[in-house]
Amino acid sequence: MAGFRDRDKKHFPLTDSASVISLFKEQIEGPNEPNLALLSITLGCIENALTMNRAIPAAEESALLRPIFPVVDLETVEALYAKFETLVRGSVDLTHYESKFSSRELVKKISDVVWSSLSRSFKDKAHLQSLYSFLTGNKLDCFGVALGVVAASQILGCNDIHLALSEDHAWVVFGEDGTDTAEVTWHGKGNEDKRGQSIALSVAEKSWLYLNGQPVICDRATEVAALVSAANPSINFTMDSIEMGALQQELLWLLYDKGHLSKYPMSLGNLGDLEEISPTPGRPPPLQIFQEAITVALKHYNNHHVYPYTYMGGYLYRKRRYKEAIKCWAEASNVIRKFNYTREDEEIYKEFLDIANELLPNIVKAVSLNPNDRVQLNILHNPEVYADILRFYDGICEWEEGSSTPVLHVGWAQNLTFSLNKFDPRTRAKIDVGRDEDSDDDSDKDSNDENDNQNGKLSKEKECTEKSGSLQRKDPQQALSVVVEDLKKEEL
Ligand SMILES: CC1(C)CN=C(N2CCN(c3ncnc4sc(CCF)cc34)CC2)S1
Repeated sequence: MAGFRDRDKKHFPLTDSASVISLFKEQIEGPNEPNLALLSITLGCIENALTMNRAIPAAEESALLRPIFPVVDLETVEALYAKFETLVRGSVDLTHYESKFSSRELVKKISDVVWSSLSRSFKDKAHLQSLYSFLTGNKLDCFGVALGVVAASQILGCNDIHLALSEDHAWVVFGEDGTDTAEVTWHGKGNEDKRGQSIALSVAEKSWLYLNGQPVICDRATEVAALVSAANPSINFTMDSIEMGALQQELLWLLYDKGHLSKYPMSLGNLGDLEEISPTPGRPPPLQIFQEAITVALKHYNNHHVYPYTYMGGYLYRKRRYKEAIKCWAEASNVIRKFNYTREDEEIYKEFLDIANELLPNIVKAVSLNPNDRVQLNILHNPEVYADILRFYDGICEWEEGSSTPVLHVGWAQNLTFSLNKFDPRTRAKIDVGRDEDSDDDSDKDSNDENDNQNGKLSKEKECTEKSGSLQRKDPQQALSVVVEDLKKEEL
């Protein structure tokens, strides 16, 4: 049973990041499990002090020099913790729930306790992810509600209730073998919440939102990693709190060293981004951290996560390493093609739209603008890059195949032709996409052809051929098997 113990109290008042690190370190090292409510309140309190109302009036020069790490008093945190504990214990009468393991009814009841305390104001602002926000403003974002439910469960001693995370949603697992699932929060805009329902129904849609049954299932330490990862150092659209970013970075390294990020690709991506902003001496470079996230996704999630590739692709793009960035985006597309697009997948749709309609055209423009740059120019003469762009689009075509909602529209086609036409015709002639007639492609979308044809999906080859001209699949294992002929000879 979590509780605010004396061993927790000795760290207060927290006066600098070192004292926060030592609180988290002791909580994670045990012997008791980390107290999620205590840590979420504490980190939320610091984030609030470092990011809210920080616009420094020009007149107050001294404001720039003022030490701003907030002092976090024991009284403040204790009062908020007591408020949360009173709310949770006062609302849930455990005598109504006799079973050793939690029931769906209990999970729904705990979700209702958090849900009914929320104010109606809009919920997609920043800094609404912690119990500090919940207890001082009755506001939580989608993730924050899920974390609040798990923190409340811990206070009630329901140690079988854990957080489950996809790339854009959160829910809980519970029960004897931890495989029962329940929605506990809402998702997106204008969608009725499905709180209390099991996830199985949604997974069946093969939507990216539920990662086709490959979410991150948390234990208490991974739940700490989630609340740390969800911290938001931004002050406004253009400024971040350096102190908050540094604290988040140190906490993520603490969790990393203890192995609590080892199955959580997005937290590794967050760490890689923080290392790009402010490299920690002696720590691996961002690219190695992003690669580790990809390796985790391959090893533990059957390569069903998209973000590890777009974290790395975004980094390489910012470093103007365009050829490698495009390779990452082709790999991201190789993941999304395994899903069917549904209306709740908007976030990843926007991600691919940005790559196709902003980033790729920017690259193509940039490299054709300064032809003297030998390194960049050869992109437009490099059949592998051209093939990766084709793979990128082919994966999006396959994503759309069999989906209830269309993905592509004419804007995509305009950008596609803009990007492809910039490539030298001889380069385009150098790739072989397996045009032989007898290739018989069977679906590799984790379903067999009968299903595809049943739900109106033509054989992949036919539909893709229709959609993208002469692209035919040669090898069922790949959306697009591209054999680069001359490139190999040139490189020899
Ligand atoms: C490559 C990117 C566009 C950069 N940032 C990205 N994200 C920022 C951090 N994100 C996250 N980071 C850690 N944990 C989680 S759990 C979750 C689903 C809602 F609960 C999101 C998310 C979401 C993804 S993906």
